[in-house]
Amino acid sequence: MTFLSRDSLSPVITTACALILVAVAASWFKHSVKKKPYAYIPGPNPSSAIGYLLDLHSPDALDWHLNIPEEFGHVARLKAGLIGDDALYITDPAALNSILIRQQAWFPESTEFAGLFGVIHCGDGVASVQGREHRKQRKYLDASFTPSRVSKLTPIFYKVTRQLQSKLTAALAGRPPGQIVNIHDYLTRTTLEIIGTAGIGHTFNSFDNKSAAFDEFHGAITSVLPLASRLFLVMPFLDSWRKMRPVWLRRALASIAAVPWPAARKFKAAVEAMHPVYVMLYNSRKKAMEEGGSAALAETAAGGKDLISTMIQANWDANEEDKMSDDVVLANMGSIVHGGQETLSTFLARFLSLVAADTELQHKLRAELQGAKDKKRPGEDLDCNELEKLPLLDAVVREMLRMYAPVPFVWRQTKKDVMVPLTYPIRSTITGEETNQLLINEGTAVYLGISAANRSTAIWGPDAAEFKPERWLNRAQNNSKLPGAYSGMMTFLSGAKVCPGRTFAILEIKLVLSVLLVDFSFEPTLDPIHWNMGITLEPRIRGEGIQAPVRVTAL
Ligand code: HEM
Repeated sequence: MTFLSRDSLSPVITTACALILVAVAASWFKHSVKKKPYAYIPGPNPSSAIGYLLDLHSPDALDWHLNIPEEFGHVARLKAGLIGDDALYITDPAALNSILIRQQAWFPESTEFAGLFGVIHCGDGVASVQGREHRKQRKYLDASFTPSRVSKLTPIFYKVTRQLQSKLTAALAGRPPGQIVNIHDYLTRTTLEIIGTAGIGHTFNSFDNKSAAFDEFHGAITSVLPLASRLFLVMPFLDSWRKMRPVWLRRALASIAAVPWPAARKFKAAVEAMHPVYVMLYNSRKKAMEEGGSAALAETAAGGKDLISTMIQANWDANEEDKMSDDVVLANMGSIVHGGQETLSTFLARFLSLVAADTELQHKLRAELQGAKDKKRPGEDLDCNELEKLPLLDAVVREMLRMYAPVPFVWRQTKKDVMVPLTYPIRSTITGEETNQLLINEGTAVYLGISAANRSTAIWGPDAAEFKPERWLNRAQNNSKLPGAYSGMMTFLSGAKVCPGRTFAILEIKLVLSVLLVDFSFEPTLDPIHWNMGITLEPRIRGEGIQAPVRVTAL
C-alpha cells in the first residue's frame, strides 16, 4: 500500500482547493451572467450577500414589507444574493386578482410552504395540495364553515369565554386596580380551547394551570411556526423530504439533521406532540360512526356540532371516489386547529393592547356593547346577528384587520410563464418607460404582500397608515380595488385558497371582545410590545420572550 508523504500531500490539497475555487467561481459567473428578467423592475437592495431572503424573513421585517409599495411600487424586484434567483413582491390589485383568482392554477403555494405544512400536519391537507385535490378537500371544509353552521357554535364560544372571564377575575381578586397581566397567555388559552371544542370537539382544559395535556399541546402549537421561520434555509427541501421513501431513510435523515440544530429538534418534538392528539380523536369518531352510524356523533363532545365531526360525517356519507383518506382528514384537523389558534390569539392581544392605549375608543366600545346588552333579558347573551350589527365594534374590527393582518404575506411559485395585468404601471429603471403588464417567468418565487397591500397609500388614500375605524362607517368610501374576500382587504386572501375560517374568526373576535370590554378595563404598561415577524406575527417584550402585558381592572 502506498501512502502520501507530507510533500506529496500539499500539491494534492492545493489542486483540490483550486478545483473547488474554480467550481464556486464558475457557479457565481453562471449566476451573474444568467438572464435577469426582472432587472428593469425597481426593488430594495439586499442587506447581505444572501440576498433578499434575510430581509424578508427577519423578525424586524414588518416595516421593510410595508415600505415596499411606497418606495418601489406595487411590483418590486427582490434581488437574489450570490446564489438563487430574483423574486417578485406583489401588491398590485390587478396582478393579485390574476394570481389569486383568474390564473390561480399557475400560482400554487410555494414548495416551501406546502412542504412545511405537510410536515407540520403529517400529511397532504388543504395547505399542501393544489388543483383538483385541493378543490375536493375544500368542498368538505367549506361545507363545515357555512355561516349557519358557525352560528350554531356561538354557545360553545360563550362557554369558553366565560371560563376566561372567571380565570381573569380570580387572578385580579383582592388586588389593587391596574394589575399587569400577560393578556397573550390568557388569549392563547382561550383561542386554543375554542378551536379545540368548536373545531375538533376536544377540551384541552386550557384554563387549568395543572393540565399537562394543555401544556404539551399549547407549547407545541405556539412554538411550531416561530421555530419553522428559523428553518427557512431547509424549507426548499421539506416537500421532497416528506415524500421520500423508504420511510426509515426519511426518519434517519430527520434525526441526523435534528442533532446539531436545536430549532430543528424542538420543531420535530412539537410536531410529534400534536399529531397523536388528532389520531386519538379521529379514531374515537370513526369508532363511534362504525358502531352507531352518523347519529352516534351527536353523543360526542360538542354534540357532534364541531367542525371536524361535520367533516367526518360528510366524508362518511360521500361516494367512495370522493372520500378523503384517513391521513388527509387528520392533516385537515391540523390545518383547522392551526389556522384558528395563533392568528386569533395574536390578533386579540393586539386589539386589547391598542384599546388599552386609547381610553376614548375603549369607552365608546364599552358603551355600545353595554347598550346592546341592556336590551336583553338578564343573563341572556348577544347572539351572532346582534354582535354582527354593532356598528362601532364592526368598524374597529375591520380597521384592525386591515392595519394588523395576522398573516403578513403569502408565498407562491409560478408554474409556467404567465402575463398578468397591472393597475399601477411599472416604470423601467433602465429605459424609464412604463408598462402596464408583467411577464412572470416559470419558477419565479412570488411574494404577495398582505400587510403591505392593506396599507398602500395608493390604494387606501394618504391616511392609509392611520388607524381610522370611521373609514368603515361609510362603506361607500372603501372601493379599495383589491380582490380581498373580506371588505376589499387582503387579510383573509381570496380565490381558491381564501381562508375558510373567516366567519368563524370574526364571530370569535367580536364575541370574546363583547365579554372582555364590558367586564374589564384595560390600560397600557410602560413596556413597548414588539411585533415580531414570522409566518404569523407574535408579541414580544425585549429580553422577556413572547408576551403582551396590559394593566387590567375588573369593572
Ligand atoms: C384573523 C384570523 C385569521 C386570518 C387573518 C387568517 C388568514 C388566512 C390566510 C391569509 C390564509 C391563506 C394562506 C395561504 O394561502 O398561504 C388562510 C388559510 C387558512 N385558514 Fe385562516 N385565517 C384566520 C383564521 C382562521 C380560522 C379561525 C380558521 C379555522 C377555524 C382558519 C383556517 C384556515 C385554513 C384551514 C386555511 C388553509 C386553506 C387552504 O389552504 O385552502 N383560519 N387563513
